[in-house]
Amino acid sequence: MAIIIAAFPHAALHYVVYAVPPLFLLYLALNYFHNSLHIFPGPFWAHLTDIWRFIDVKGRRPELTHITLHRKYGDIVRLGPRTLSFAEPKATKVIYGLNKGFTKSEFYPVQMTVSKGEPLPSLFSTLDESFHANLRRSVNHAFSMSSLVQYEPMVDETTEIFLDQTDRLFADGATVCDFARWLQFFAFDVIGSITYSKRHGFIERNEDIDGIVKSLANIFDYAAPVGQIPWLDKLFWKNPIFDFLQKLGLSDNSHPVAIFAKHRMEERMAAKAAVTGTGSKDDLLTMFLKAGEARPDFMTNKRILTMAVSMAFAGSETTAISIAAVFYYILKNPECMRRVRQELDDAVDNGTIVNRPTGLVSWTESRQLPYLDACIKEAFRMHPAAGLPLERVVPASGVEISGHFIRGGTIVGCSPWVIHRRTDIFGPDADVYNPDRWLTTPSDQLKVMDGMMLQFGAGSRTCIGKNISLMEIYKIIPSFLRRFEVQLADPDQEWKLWNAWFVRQHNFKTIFTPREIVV
Ligand code: HEM
Repeated sequence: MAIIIAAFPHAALHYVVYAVPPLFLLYLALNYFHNSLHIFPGPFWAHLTDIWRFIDVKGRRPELTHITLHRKYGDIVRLGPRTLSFAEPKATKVIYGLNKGFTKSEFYPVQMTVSKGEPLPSLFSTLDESFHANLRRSVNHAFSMSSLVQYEPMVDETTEIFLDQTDRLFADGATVCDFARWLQFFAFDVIGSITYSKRHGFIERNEDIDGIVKSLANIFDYAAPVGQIPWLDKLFWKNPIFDFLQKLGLSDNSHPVAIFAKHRMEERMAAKAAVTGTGSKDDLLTMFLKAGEARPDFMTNKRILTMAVSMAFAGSETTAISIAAVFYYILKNPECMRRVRQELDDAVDNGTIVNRPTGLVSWTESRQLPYLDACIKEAFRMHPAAGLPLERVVPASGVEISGHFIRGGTIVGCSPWVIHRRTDIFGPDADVYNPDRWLTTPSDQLKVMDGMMLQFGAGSRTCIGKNISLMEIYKIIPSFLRRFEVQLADPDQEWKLWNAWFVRQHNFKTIFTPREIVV
């Protein structure tokens, strides 16, 4: 201290130098007692600074930390000076309940893309609830069950191409496939297909076209830790200087998905203007354009484009992760694999599934396979794609949650990983993959279990693409198993998880052998 003071002889600076330590202590004390959250247990440093959770998330396995902390401290854990994590079932009903006044936290806009220096709020990332309600109302029809029927042929087409390419590239009983990555290519191409009636081409070329998968992964790698201290985003990505340079056209950090979307939209507009008849396709972009025609004041072209881009952001990795989880768990549990296969073979024999030469199983057919259904649900439970608490901000008036009055402005949330491992809800073996729990649990308790599944979120911000992704999942898994024998390249291998908001899998290596389909 003496050296610093000697270096700055000016009297005012003396005061500054002496003032810094007490001010810093005061800042820590204010953090500690913020909104009276000091009464809740949690790691010591989490009471003082968000740096604790930043470091935890940067370690890429925060979901394990959260499970461990809740087992140690109970239903409420303090994760930061302003942040509480809840594990109590009733808390989920309050936090995500409709019309309770909660809004998403600043974690979400960190994932917002920027175009020409302007952030583009999407259905997923916006904090403005009335904007959200308006947008959701405008596009809801595009995700309804009746619209889904028109997307199924596109999913079928991409699934068939995926199966044929798997056959060509990998299915010789020896070639090792990076299955998690291969499924990412599938999920990205399905989204491209149902959004624009045009695949990106990942499957055909077996490569990350334009680095789309990598650049999306980079965004989530960045957003997960930075979202714990969201103001950092204003320094690193949404920096006003970068924004200004973008506005001047001196820099352009448009995401390749946004560039792809822009081209598709321009093609569509041109086709429409030329009245060629190719302007109208049964895809999501058509539905968004129709929403634009119905409400031109609100659904501007920019919003339509943002909506199309957000399909890839929210719907590709999440779906690929969920499909990979189902395959991994049934491969790790050979008895489950045997039963799924048996159920499939029986269903073909008794006509529940049409015996197509492609091996394709329709969504309607696969929903009649209870054991497959249990395996998929159990994979969702063990490995929900979202690996962090789904953060919300308590409305200004404050709210009672889990028997405590929580003041306005506090960030609260439940992690699907924590809730899905509750032994009082899912049984004493909640840490184990056991599809039978979905088949043998009494119906009352089954209802409770279903109500506590958070893989698609909950409340007004629940996943709008849920049915699209279920259609993909319930189609690709049985179809793939009809076409191929699947083995782990090394049966003792464990996958490696990487939680970057969505919990990606690495080191999931498989070998495929073709199965004969006798029609
Ligand atoms: C298995 C696959 C999927 C999983 C696990 C999943 C999971 C989720 C979760 C957990 C949320 C809520 C996030 C939160 O509250 O913080 C969400 C929201 C959302 N999802 Fe999905 N999702 C999947 C597939 C899709 C697909 C295929 C699409 C688009 C076609 C999509 C589009 C969206 C959108 C736009 C939102 C924001 C909804 C809103 O705030 O109104 N998702 N998803």
